[in-house]
Amino acid sequence: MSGLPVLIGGSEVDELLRYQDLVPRLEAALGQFSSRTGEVVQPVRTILPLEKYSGYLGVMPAYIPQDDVLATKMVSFYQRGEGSSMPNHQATVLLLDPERGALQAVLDGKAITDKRTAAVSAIATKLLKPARADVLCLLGAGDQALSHYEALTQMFPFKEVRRDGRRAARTSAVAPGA
Ligand SMILES: NC(=O)C1=CN([C@@H]2O[C@H](COP(=O)(O)OP(=O)(O)OC[C@H]3O[C@@H](n4cnc5c(N)ncnc54)[C@H](OP(=O)(O)O)[C@@H]3O)[C@@H](O)[C@H]2O)C=CC1
Ligand SMILES: O=C(O)C1=NCCCC1
Repeated sequence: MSGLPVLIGGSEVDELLRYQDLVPRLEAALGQFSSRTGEVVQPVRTILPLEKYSGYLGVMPAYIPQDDVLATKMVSFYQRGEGSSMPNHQATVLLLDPERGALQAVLDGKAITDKRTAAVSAIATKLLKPARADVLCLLGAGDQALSHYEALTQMFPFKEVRRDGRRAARTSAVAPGA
């Protein structure tokens, strides 16, 4: 390996990953994934159950030969009790040199997970939303609710946003009245 891998922390990833860049790139990647010509090599994610802790570890490798990009995400997710201060989801993305297999970068994967998931929903919404649908409803008020709120309101001019979720009453994860 030549040199140490680059480390990119959560706030830097969050700053760099903008929906206006992410959405078109993801749309292209989804098209590559769905093509019949094997443009994306992505086995079904491996899930390791952590029964003792009501959790899972997911490992999600993928390779895009055309772009010569090799990466894997590792994500842990847990069923936490109400009021728990332990995190529900944590993720790390490893970027490797596909020719040598050397590790090139380690990225905090939490913002990637939040924004990737919301961006895919936004793409699906773009393709499926009836023109007259102008009220956004968010179920839950956690991290995904916030990232979906951001992605969807950036892409569509909703007249109204409704939300539910136990946390909605207690925090301002999504701005009150938003
Ligand atoms: N497909 C994908 O790629 C991804 C899927 N996910 C999934 O999305 C979901 C949300 O994730 P995330 O936002 O990060 O999680 P959070 O823990 O941040 O938020 C979960 C939300 O659900 C609410 N909730 C949980 N249990 C109940 C209940 N019994 N009744 C009412 N509300 C409840 C919580 O309320 P409260 O705050 O009051 O506890 C909270 O508002 C999860 O199922 C997660 O696994 C997440 C990331 C990626
Ligand atoms: O794909 C992911 O990333 C996740 N999927 C299910 C739950 C946690 C994260």
